[in-house]
Amino acid sequence: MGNYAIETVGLNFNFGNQTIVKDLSLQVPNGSIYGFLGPNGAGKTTTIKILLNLLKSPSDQVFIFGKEINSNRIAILKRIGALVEQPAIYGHLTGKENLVNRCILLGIKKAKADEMLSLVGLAEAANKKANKYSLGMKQRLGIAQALISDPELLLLDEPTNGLDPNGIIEVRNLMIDLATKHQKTILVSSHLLAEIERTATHVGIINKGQLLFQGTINELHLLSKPMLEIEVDNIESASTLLIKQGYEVTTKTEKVISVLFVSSQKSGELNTLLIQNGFTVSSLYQQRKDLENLFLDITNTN
Ligand SMILES: Nc1ncnc2c1ncn2[C@@H]1O[C@H](COP(=O)(O)OP(=O)(O)OP(=O)(O)O)[C@@H](O)[C@H]1O
Repeated sequence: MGNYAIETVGLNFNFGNQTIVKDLSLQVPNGSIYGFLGPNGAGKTTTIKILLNLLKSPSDQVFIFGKEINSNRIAILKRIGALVEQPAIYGHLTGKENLVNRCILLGIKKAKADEMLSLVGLAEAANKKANKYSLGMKQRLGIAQALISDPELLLLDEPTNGLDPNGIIEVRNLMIDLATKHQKTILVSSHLLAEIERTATHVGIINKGQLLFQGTINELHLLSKPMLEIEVDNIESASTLLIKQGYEVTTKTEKVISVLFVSSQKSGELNTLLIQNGFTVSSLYQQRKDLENLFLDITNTN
């Protein structure tokens, strides 16, 4: 378990007689940005609360930093920062005052407040009242609060929810900085694959409390089979010719025929075949199913 900041082993969790998390085995590598993806109601927040021991897991199913959570609660929680739902910010205090309060509460030296404001890019807004902050700034202040005790692991539940495009970019860049320059491990939940795709190194996809995919972003990409898209005149007869020659035509629109991509050489041969038979090929390109569609496939078919 040494390589994982978080490991759950067949985790199960019920609210009453409703199963919310089922046989969930997460493996979050140290130093990764782990995108925890799933549609609304999939069980992401519940899982994050379990990882924070806010909801109690059965023993020997949740390990953080290699240690069982229920029997090492305090020692583990000292090393985790979290932002779950709304950040707890006092609007009538400045950003800096909010952080200084947190320092006093945790017995950390107050200088840490300035350090964290710079880290999340709020140094210039340090003395502005938090209720004058944009949503993105509030979210970054929330992340600064979570970071103040210098945790190794950050759990962020939908941190870009409700943010405008600028706010999303701010939070996204901050996560990348924290992982690459400050060696934090980050688990970030989202229901939007496009959001996760831009930051995460690893992905876990859940639906109805069950893990449907877990791996690196590249492994997720590999799941989507590459296609060869051919723009050609006279689609119907071109398609008939290709099928006759043994090509697997998967879809056909008014302008484009899609066949499974095999190799560059095969694509060249296909091009020659069409041209020799009098067709005009205006374009030939390799395309992967985009991840958004793949995500929908994965979550719909299960
Ligand atoms: N305290 C609770 N008591 C009973 N059921 C709950 C409770 N909290 C959550 N649930 C149920 O657990 C399921 C998973 O909810 P959860 O909030 O973990 O999902 P989520 O993936 O975070 O979704 P969202 O993005 O909508 O927050 C939902 O069906 C929800 O209604």
